[in-house]
Amino acid sequence: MIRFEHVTKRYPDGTTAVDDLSFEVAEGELVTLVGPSGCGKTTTMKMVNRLIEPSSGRISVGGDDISAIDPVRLRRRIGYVIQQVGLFPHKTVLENTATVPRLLGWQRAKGRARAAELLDLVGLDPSVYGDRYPEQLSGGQRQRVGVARALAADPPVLLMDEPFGAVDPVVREHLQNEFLRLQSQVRKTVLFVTHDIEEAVRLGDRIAVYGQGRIEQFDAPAAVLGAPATPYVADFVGADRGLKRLSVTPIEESDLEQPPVVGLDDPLPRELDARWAVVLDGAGDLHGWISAEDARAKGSVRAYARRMDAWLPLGASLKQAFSTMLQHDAGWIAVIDKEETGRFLGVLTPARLHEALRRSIDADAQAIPRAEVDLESIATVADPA
Ligand SMILES: Nc1ncnc2c1ncn2[C@@H]1O[C@H](COP(=O)(O)OP(=O)(O)OP(=O)(O)O)[C@@H](O)[C@H]1O
Repeated sequence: MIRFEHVTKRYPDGTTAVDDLSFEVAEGELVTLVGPSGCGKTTTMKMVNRLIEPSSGRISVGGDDISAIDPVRLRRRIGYVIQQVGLFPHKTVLENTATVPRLLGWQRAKGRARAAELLDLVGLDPSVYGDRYPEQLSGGQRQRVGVARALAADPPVLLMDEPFGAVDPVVREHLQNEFLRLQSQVRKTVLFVTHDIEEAVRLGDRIAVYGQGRIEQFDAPAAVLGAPATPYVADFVGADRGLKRLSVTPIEESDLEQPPVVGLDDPLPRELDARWAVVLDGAGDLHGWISAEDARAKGSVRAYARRMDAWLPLGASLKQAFSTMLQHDAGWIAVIDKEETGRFLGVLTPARLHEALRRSIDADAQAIPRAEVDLESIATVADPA
């Protein structure tokens, strides 16, 4: 979908910002470009919408060589979100969001309807925020408007340059989660620049780790963490990459333990051969839990069942599991099949969490995922100089 072939950018002062870069972002894929300041990430991105022209090489979008497309027309096909969102201060949130549809000549009513839909999608109620001006929003809300605006004309391609860089870490994680949910619905082809390896790992289907003007490794997040291609990449992802793996390793059904289970409408069992039991309703859905002490009382399970706060759906990351345990001060968390149905599958304990992490590290030690990589499309690390 976005293809770089031997692209080099040399600035007039002789700086080579990007050096013979070749890679591809598949349709619907989110690729993060990550690397230290000055390594050429922004230059790479700005060449895609022709804010910067390459010195040599070819870039195509959707199969079309972009050097043959008028830059203004090209940019209307490509959503662009930057750190300083650049909202028009004198226009309302709704007008800001409808900017590109208006430029594309959409009817005013259609543009505004689309803008309202998009604001809703990024979690801003248009009836509350639509008529506000940018200065009446928080930093995180402004970033959301930026994302909504970039999506308003439904471009197939989205360029995002440190879009969540200017907000605090808590809001940032929230925006990342929202963006992932949004992306699973809209499936744009996304190039996402960040200098934060955690963000790159959380968001990217694949990650391009930049050295000076070159890609050192282009791989799935688990592979970058588990099998760094060079000492540079190992250094960049950091010594705590075991911890970072938590965020890319999903909870699997085989990780779960089966604790004692009681039915919501059963009488209390009196004896439990564990310190607690999970309470399920008639449909097998998670209701809550009782302690061994509760179980010894007389009466029904329903009268003693406590609410279960610490739960996650299957496929959530081990990091979410760990953080849910900490947040609820829980020694275990319940895992259900999907948020909508709530069928109980088992519980994850710290010991099982540790085993799951080991499993994922061992799999990578055998370098399994890296075999999947399309070597054709990658600028390799080897530098003969
Ligand atoms: N107009 C310019 N003229 C000369 N050199 C430039 C110009 N713009 C960028 N550079 C240089 O090109 C290199 C790559 O810059 P670029 O902005 O692409 O890096 P980056 O990885 O996005 O960095 P950051 O994370 O700090 O934004 C840097 O050495 C930078 O100083």
